[in-house]
Amino acid sequence: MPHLRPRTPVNAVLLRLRSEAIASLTQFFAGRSFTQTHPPIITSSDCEGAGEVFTIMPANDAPTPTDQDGQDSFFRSRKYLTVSAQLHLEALAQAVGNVWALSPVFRAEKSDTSRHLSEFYMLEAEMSFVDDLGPVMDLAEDMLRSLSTNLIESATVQDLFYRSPHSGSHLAPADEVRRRWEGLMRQDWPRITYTDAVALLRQKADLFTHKPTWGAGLQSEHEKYLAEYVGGGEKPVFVTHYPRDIKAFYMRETQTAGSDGAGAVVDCFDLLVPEFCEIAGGSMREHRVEPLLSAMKRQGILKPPSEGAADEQTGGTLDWYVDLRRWGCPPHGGFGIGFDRLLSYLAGVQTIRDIVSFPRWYGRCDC
Ligand SMILES: NC(=O)C[C@H](N)C(=O)O
Repeated sequence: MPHLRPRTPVNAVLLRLRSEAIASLTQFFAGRSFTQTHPPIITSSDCEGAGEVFTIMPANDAPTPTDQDGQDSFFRSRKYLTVSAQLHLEALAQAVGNVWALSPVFRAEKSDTSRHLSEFYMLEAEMSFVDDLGPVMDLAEDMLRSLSTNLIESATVQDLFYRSPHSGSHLAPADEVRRRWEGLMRQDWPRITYTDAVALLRQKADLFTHKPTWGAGLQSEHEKYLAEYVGGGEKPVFVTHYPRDIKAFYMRETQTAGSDGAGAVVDCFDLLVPEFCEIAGGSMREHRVEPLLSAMKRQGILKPPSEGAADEQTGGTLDWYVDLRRWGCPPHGGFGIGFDRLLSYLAGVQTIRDIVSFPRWYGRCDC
């Protein structure tokens, strides 16, 4: 009964937590002169690579069998609900410098888990004129430290700690929730490369159902171990420089000798928190035209130019994104953090559906 659920005391606390977190984050970014922006919800590309997309169309526009590309439709080609504001934030960062946004994103993943929603809020920041990943990770770390430090003594968070042991509220125990807040307040979060992480995991291969293998994504059992071992179960851990071939096309390839082959990695990070695993991800973005087009071709986002076509390769539906690089584009990078996932972690709710007033997930969109 999502329409009545907000009236229960625990849900009222969760609504206040959300509101205070937004106020604190707004203050944080304003203090660093980041411009808050409103990226679009309707997008022209499904190529971000972050998950499955929803297509949109007017209710009385039934698709016709002949209109494969949606050319007869409202926007004259197929359009989608955004899966991430990143690409548009990059465009804005090239206009006004550092930017951020807290906006809804939509993913049509058919997962019925405690961690997935079809509609959620994502907080994304993009920094202009940064050459490497360090400052981007520093920003994510400072932001979360500032949020937890600002709010921990607030009446709302104290209320949350007070309610945790009085179960029936389905919250994690208060000392566990308090540990999470204090973990984010700690200084100097460890940073480990993916390659070193896999080497570490391989030494403990017996502990895992999935064998840790270089070139494959980290399973949640691996991430849990890293948060526990590298972060001491308290501090969040940055895992950096994942293999190029399992990451999105826009990530900049790391400049290391011989990085053009199978061992290539990209300048990216995932942020893992104890128990919960991945909570944020970010990267340096490829800011040069040719390497970007090569990555898009490699990942099958661009088809090779057809015979007789003009020589110059364009970026297809993402040509506008490639074009940003043609008109002057400084090195830049940024990150995204699932805002509802972050609040779930800080509130100690059992499932992400409990942190959202009107949750939508595969098979459910009640009111
Ligand atoms: N802004 C970001 O870096 C987030 C990234 N685009 C994602 O969807 O995970």
